[in-house]
Amino acid sequence: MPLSAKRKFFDEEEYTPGLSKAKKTKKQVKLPVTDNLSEDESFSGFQGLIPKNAVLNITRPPYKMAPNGIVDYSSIKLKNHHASRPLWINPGNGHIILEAFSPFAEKAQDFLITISEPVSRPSLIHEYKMTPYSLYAAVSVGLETEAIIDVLKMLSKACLCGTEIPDSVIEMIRECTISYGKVKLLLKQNRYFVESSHPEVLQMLLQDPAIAEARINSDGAAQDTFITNKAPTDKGLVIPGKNDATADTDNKAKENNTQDDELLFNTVVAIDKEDEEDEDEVHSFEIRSEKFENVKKRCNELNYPMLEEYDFRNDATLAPLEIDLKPITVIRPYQEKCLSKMFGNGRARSGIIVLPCGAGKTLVGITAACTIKKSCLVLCTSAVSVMQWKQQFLQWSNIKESQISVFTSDQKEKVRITLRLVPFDDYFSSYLIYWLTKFIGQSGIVISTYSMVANTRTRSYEASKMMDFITGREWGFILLDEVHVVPANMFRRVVTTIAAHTKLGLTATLVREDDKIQDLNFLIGPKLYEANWMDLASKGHIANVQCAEVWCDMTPEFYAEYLKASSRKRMLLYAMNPNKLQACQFLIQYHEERGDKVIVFSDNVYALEKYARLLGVPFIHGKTKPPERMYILSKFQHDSATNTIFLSKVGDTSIDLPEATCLIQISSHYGSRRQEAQRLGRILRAKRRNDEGFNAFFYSLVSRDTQEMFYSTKRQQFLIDQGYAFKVITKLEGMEKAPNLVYREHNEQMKLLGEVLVANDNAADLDNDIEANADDLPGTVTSRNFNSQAKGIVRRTTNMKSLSGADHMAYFEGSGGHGKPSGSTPKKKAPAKEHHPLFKRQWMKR
Ligand SMILES: Nc1ncnc2c1ncn2[C@@H]1O[C@H](COP(=O)(O)OP(=O)(O)OP(=O)(O)O)[C@@H](O)[C@H]1O
Repeated sequence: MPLSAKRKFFDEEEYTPGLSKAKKTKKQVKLPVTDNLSEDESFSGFQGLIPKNAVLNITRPPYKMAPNGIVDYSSIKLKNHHASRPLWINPGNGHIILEAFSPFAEKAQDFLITISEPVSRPSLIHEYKMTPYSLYAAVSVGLETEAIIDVLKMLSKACLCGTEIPDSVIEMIRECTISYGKVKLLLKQNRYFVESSHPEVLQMLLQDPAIAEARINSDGAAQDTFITNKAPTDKGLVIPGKNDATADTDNKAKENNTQDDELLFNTVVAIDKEDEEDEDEVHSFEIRSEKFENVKKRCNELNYPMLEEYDFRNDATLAPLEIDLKPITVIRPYQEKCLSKMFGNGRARSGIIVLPCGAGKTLVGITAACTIKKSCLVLCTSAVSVMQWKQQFLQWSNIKESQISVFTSDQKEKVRITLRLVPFDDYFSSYLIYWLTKFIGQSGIVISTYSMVANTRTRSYEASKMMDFITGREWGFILLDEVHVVPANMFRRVVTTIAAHTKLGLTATLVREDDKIQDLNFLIGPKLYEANWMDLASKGHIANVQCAEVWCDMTPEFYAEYLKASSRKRMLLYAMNPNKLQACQFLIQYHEERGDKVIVFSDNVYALEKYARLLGVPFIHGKTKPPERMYILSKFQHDSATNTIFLSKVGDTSIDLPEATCLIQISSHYGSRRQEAQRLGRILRAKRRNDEGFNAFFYSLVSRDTQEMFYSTKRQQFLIDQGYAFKVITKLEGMEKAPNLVYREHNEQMKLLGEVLVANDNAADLDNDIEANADDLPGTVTSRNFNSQAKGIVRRTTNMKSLSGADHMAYFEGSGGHGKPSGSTPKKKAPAKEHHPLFKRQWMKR
């Protein structure tokens, strides 16, 4: 096939009108109904859809509404220099719309990501929304209420009702920031202090008997006398791995900004610097260390949640850890940005960092450990990740292997086998295993899994000794990998049983199909930084990806059986659709010819084995033994004859294959947005990403007119919100003429259908033989709750309640009836018990 012809199908795919996903990439902006507007008023200019029953909170809206719900914003007055001001705030739902093409967009984005959650970030227009959580995060990194309002005012292009931002938005900012971030729990030289730059807040807190009782007042000072110190700064703090040259490269994108532009922008957001200089004193009082949990709880109840900071530079009580980045290790500008948010005032803040898959979260964690230089505990979701973390610590830092201890069941077994120790236990061998697994010396690193640490069921002798070792000491730093997947109760156990001075959560997708994501804010800390996927792709840190959904018609016989089958059998029928098999084979051939390395993902093991054997390609699933896995992965990496492998969900995370440039998904785990993003992550790290014009390819093959299409749409939502556009391909150019495609003949298809129909119902099972199966959390869309989900999904109308953050986090898709059996009536959720009082209040407003 000539190259030009090969390219064709990607550029000239057929679209089915009204169904194309590509058209859905841009979210519709919904606005509230206005008062006093006649149905026939004309409209023009910027238009949005208005839900008819929405509530209006703005008294004199400057816009008109047409009967079809379209709004005319042409009467909004614009400010001077409005072209240079990149924001507009939707008065209806408080969402912030950013012109991503503005010369100041990058700076504005930095600010917006600090105060709000990204809702959708396609290439030209971004949408953000403020929530109590995002504002909590903003205050925690030092932004003050008035600074937030002032910067928004300055960046906003509109004069709305005489003000730049709607009153209701200002009110929400004030309400959510009035008490947040005002109080810190500071750990300094192993002593706990309650610290604030507002002495009146400390006085108010001391009115509470529990807090007053916890205070250490050794010199008998009056209750309103506090220890006053200079506000902390990052002076003298060195974050290793920084390289000015890389910062310069990153700044190339900004070279287009003329000096005039910069000047103008600085007059717009000059507030940043002034603010830093303002805060020069902090006040504190000491509390008894045994009472700090109590004080934290009381402050939470009083609506003054405490931010946790660790003054590691002045901590002489924890033994130092000799660790530094190797001189050749250079961190990237966005990695540096994450770390500067964490160490912004010279102390270590607890919180969460969100970076795309393959963007190097591991190195961010390692650099943080090298900055704090105290004992560190790393928790991961699987034993494979544990080994990768160890390998990465050794690769990037100068830590000695003897100072890293790996605590997994596999590891215990390895030691046992290496030393030829008898299984089931004699005391001596267990003790030996324990000694060999723990690190040597006063300080070190332990890497383990959440389940090893949080598991309270009976432990083996060496495991309980190891747990005593972990819980019996203080850790300077705890690193929580893939924070979003771990159930809140498991976290709570980890956080309450392990004494860690700083907690850092790492994730690519702060998204879950249930509503537990908010709990992380209080269990770990606020979100410190979230990178923009498209931005990193445009700078070559992750690959550019072309995403496509390929619609494969079901053959008439498969479809007839599909309509009659049980829901489990249906899954097998749409996975084994012969047309899908052919499309998969065709795409593999096409991409192998181009020189790509292809990963085919299938969660369904029956389909995985069948496809792979048919095409003569190696495969890995949960039951594949580690040596065989390693052999297959290594062949894929180094052997030019092995250009395709099939993986089940074991390959979703923790597999670092920079050779892979094309991904084909033939069967997936229902509607999991997280899984889709993590799979995409396998090709984002493509080695060839910096080759000119290079694109990686991500295909999702779906059987047309089946449930799979619903799941597929839901799965893509997170990536669409990150700016990825899924093209819909209904016909693969050249496929009819491609030679050697399987199941061309009708009798072959019928034979396959027979096999599928007689297959055991368990053949529809997904690969569950792995440690972390996070998507089986309540709320995930599965075949079990598909019907209730489908019914429960509503086009959400937005009203002023969402301003108060009564909505879920930015990525949450509201739908009733999560996890309810099919046909049940979706009920409104009760607030989770663990919510902070203010959040609970906001929640109740829904
Ligand atoms: N500063 C850097 N310099 C060079 N290579 C880097 C840097 N940061 C990360 N990498 C490389 O990028 C790749 C991806 O890193 P890593 O596995 O940490 O990503 P991740 O964000 O944890 O991805 P995932 O969420 O998919 O696990 C690795 O091969 C890593 O070595």
